[in-house]
Amino acid sequence: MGEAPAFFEDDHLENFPNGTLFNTKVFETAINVGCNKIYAIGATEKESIGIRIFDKSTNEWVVPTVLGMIPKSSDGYSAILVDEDRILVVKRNTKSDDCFWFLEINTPFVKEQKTRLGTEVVAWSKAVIGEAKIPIVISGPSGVGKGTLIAKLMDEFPSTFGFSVSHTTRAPRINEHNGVHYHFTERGDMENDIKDGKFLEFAAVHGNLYGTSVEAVEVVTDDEKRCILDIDVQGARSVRASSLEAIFIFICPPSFDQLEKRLRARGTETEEQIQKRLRNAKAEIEQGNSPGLFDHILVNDNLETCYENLKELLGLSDGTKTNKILVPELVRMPLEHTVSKIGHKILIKSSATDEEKSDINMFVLDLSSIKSGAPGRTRGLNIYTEPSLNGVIGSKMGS
Ligand SMILES: Nc1ncnc2c1ncn2[C@@H]1O[C@H](COP(=O)(O)OP(=O)(O)OP(=O)(O)O)[C@@H](O)[C@H]1O
Ligand SMILES: Nc1nc2c(ncn2[C@@H]2O[C@H](COP(=O)(O)O)[C@@H](O)[C@H]2O)c(=O)[nH]1
Repeated sequence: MGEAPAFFEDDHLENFPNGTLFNTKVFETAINVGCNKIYAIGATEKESIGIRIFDKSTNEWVVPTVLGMIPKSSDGYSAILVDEDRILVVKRNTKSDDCFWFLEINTPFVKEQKTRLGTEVVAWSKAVIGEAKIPIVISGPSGVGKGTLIAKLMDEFPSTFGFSVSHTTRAPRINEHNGVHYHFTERGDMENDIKDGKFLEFAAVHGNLYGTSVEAVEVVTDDEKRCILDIDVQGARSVRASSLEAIFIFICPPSFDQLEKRLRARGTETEEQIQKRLRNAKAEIEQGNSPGLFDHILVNDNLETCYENLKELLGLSDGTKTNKILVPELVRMPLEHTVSKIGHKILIKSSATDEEKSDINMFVLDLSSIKSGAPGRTRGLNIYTEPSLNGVIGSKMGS
């Protein structure tokens, strides 16, 4: 026998204390997390959704630091605890491209930010319906040919891949354009943005600051493309530790001499800079070959061979040049609904009156293949209707 879903109504808030900040008319839904916390969700603050946390151990309301793009307010919200790390928030009367949001309360990213900021932290992550395209992190010492390989990939598969444009404090080279190769920036500005949590990772590399902003990855994934990050080994390590799921590839030179020749032949650095990059290359090659960090190591000896190997491991060798784009069907979540959870499935059932009912009164969200994108996006959510479940909850399915 399957477990019968217990639909909850938003008026379960009545059980919670009515502090000055807490008002059941303002905060529409609240979720108990563990023994000590209640997350109240739904106050409209500057046209976006507000959050308060009630700490049962101190009997106090806490205003958390809220990271990520905050969802715009809607006609109402319902919410359900998905696991100990996140709450799914459903915006009422909103289309499916904007109505499902995860409030991350205890993900590794949020935990890290709590430690860093010393405050309660939550992070919003928009749930994106459809296939999750896992980003690719490419690392390797300066001059090994990362940029050359990425350029070939982007040339051959322009609709499949998008480049994550990093920020850097180094000066542009001839032929480098702001916003295309890098966002060239002042150190002070970049440091402020890092403090504000705008960067997925950053590192001091060869005497300059480099970093991948959350937005740089979002821009690519929102364009339905697979994101490629060209970052150093320290950056790869940070991404590994972040909530961004990715494939990590290390590009190795055939020899140190070859690496030096390539760097010199490129002619973009001064002798002093070349020496610095070569010194750093030794440590990078060592770390790149150490177990656990990279999923694949490719030696870039002959460029064409290395490129073919790269395509092979990305599953692109069969000659397929088009990228399947899943276009999510836009459906509107009913204004009145209840939410419940069975395993990886979230059931959203319309509780509208007979006259208001549309053709579909039951939606199923399948969370089994969700993948964290950049902080700010959770991909791989599937939505469908499932008539067989109607019997279980005893509702009528529209014809
Ligand atoms: N397999 C190869 N054989 C010979 N030369 C190569 C090969 N791959 C790349 N190169 C050349 O080596 C030089 C460095 O390549 P590239 O700029 O792509 O390196 P990179 O790893 O992106 O460096 P950086 O990290 O400094 O940006 C370029 O002039 C490029 O044309
Ligand atoms: N950690 C990061 N490293 C980055 C980023 N963007 C580039 N890089 C790495 O810096 C070096 C030098 O690059 P160059 O363009 O000055 O030659 C190279 O190893 C890149 O991979 C980033 O956003 N984060």
